[in-house]
Amino acid sequence: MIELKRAGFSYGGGAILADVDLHLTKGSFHFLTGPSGSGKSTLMKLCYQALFPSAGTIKVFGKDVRAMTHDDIAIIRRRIGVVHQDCQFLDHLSLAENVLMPSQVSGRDLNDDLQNMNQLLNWVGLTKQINALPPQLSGGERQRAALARALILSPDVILADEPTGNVDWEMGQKLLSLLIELNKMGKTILIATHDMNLIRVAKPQVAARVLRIQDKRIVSGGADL
Ligand SMILES: Nc1ncnc2c1ncn2[C@@H]1O[C@H](COP(=O)(O)OP(=O)(O)OP(=O)(O)O)[C@@H](O)[C@H]1O
Repeated sequence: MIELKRAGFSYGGGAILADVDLHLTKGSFHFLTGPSGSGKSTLMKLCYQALFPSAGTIKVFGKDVRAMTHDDIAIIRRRIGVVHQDCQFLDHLSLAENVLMPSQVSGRDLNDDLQNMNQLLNWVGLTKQINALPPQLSGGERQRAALARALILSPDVILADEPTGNVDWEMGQKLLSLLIELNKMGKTILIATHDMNLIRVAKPQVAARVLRIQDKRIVSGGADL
């Protein structure tokens, strides 16, 4: 689904990532770890074309990102659901409107996605908060809402950047269960996290590979993981 070969990236100064090889095959489940500032979010952004590689190649659904037109990128973004580290809601819009935003941006008929939105909010346990504004939601509710929004277009791949970063252990477990359930439905999942306990809990439940960014490159997780 997403393949990086010897990919490198720099924001203009020194390299943040170099010679990164990563292959997210269909239905796979990966955790991405590494110290703060090691480049996890940057790597995620390369996977959904918010950034483009400075070196090497990245193919998404078989197409080289450098050969993509704006239309190609728009189509690809519909197939990749992103749970951003800071959720990125529009605070003046209701939860329902925020969850429907990807649908609106991609020019779909909102009526087609209303039922989907209701089902997703039910699935993440936020039906009662449907008319709430994002600042009225708790940290855990916001993270679950961000997951619902990432799923509104029924993507094939879900990229979640610290999806349990601002929630307590119990809510982290709930979010993890939702992501495992999605993987069992065939979705390809990549989760960036600092939380080694989350990975330890996930490992018996799902065939997850643990990757770590170290010295700008991807290496496999530690032997204890
Ligand atoms: N827009 C930007 N412009 C310049 N440098 C940036 C930009 N975004 C990130 N960086 C730098 O790139 C490096 C990697 O950042 P990134 O956010 O990818 O790390 P991370 O592993 O996700 O960190 P964290 O775990 O703290 O979220 C950091 O040194 C950061 O300061």
